[in-house]
Amino acid sequence: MHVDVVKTGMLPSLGIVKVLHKSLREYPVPALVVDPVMVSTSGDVLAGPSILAGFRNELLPMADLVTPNIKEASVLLGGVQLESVSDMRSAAKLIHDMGPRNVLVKGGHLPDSLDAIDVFFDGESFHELHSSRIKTRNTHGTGCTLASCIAAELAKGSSMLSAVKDAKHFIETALAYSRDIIIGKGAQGPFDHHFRLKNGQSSCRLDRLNPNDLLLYAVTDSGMNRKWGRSIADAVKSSIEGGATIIQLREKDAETREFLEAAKACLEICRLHGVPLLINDRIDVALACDADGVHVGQSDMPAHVARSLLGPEKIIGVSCKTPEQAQQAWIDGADYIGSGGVYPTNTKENNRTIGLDGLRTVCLASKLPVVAIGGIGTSNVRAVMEIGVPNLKGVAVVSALFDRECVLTETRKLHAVIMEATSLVK
Ligand SMILES: Cc1ncc(COP(=O)(O)OP(=O)(O)O)c(N)n1
Ligand SMILES: Cc1ncsc1CCOP(=O)(O)O
Ligand SMILES: [Mg+2]
Repeated sequence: MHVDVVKTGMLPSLGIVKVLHKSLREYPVPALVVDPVMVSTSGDVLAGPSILAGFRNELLPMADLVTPNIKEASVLLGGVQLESVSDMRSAAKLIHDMGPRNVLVKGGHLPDSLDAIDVFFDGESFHELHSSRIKTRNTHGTGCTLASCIAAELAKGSSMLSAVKDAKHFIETALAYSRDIIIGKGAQGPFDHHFRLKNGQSSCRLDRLNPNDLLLYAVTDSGMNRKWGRSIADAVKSSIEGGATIIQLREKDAETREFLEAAKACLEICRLHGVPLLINDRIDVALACDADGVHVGQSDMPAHVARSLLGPEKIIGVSCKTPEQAQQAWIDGADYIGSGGVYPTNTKENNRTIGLDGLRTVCLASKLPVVAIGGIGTSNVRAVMEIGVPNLKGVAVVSALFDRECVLTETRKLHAVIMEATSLVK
């Protein structure tokens, strides 16, 4: 049988670590995920010094990914205390020096953190992965499930970062779904791994789009990128490296063939980074390149028609300026709403500005997550993120990223301001 991925769980003796090491040398696999199960939730160290040495010397150098939680990272590093995201970054780097290709330090136990923050390090770049912290007793087995889910996504062909992001989203959604289930009498209960099978359409919605991906939504404009002498793919790559969390190709004046080729190139980059890629207006192009979804406006193809063409797995965003449009978008099977122009913009002609009040009204009427758009940049993004409605998940930006000389620098700057603003909101 051909094995695509091996994932390890608790390894209770040095003998077993050695057998595993020998077998993996004899029968190499395309990917090895090591979940270094060493510390129980109650804090007991489950692995003695000899097993620890086995992990460090034999397994970690072979691993494509190791997934310690904070306590396990601390044990691997000889007992150093990890109390902040910055400590987690340093730990990820030190563990990476032990040999694994990628490290995911899980911050679920991080004190004083409102989000569940994990730090991913691939030897070159760090990624902070945020998800909401779900208040529930049913957290038993989350680490094991996360590593298993990553392994499964890798076996399906995902890149490492993309697999990690998908797995984290699966855990967040499963925990939210299982929040109030009561099974057993322990302090912790298990969560429901099968929620996807039970919850019909609404879980599909949660599944297609991770609302946190709307945080910094980069929308391209070929005119702007041409003006600055770069390809669409180069612009997309730089924006992702700067922190963009989702991309939309909005190529109003591109020939269909040219658009399709650019979309394919961008999709490759996006998949590598685990960032969704949507196509503006053109359902045909989205289908032809197998993009992650589309964004449509009130005068484009209706969202319910787009849904029937694209099927249940693709993301659909709809532009809405009014509560009625927001309600219709939900009925039509959309996944998120783009609402604006919040401020005046030169990027879209004759676009009515709705202001912060209009944005708030749409958010309050929407069952879907919302991304704000229109005239947004570093000088006003804080005011947008601070309007105080929980379903406003981020900002979509064209000129502040792409009508600039250096997309990477501008995206980094905007990302930093958004992160600061969202931490203040919480
Ligand atoms: C995220 C996001 N929100 C709104 C829009 C605007 O879409 P639409 O109203 O269809 O206008 P065009 O972009 O097609 O000119 C968007 N593109 N993205
Ligand atoms: C496409 C779109 N829809 C509403 S405003 C807008 C343009 C946003 O561009 P910019 O970020 O340059 O103002
Ligand atoms: Mg449109």
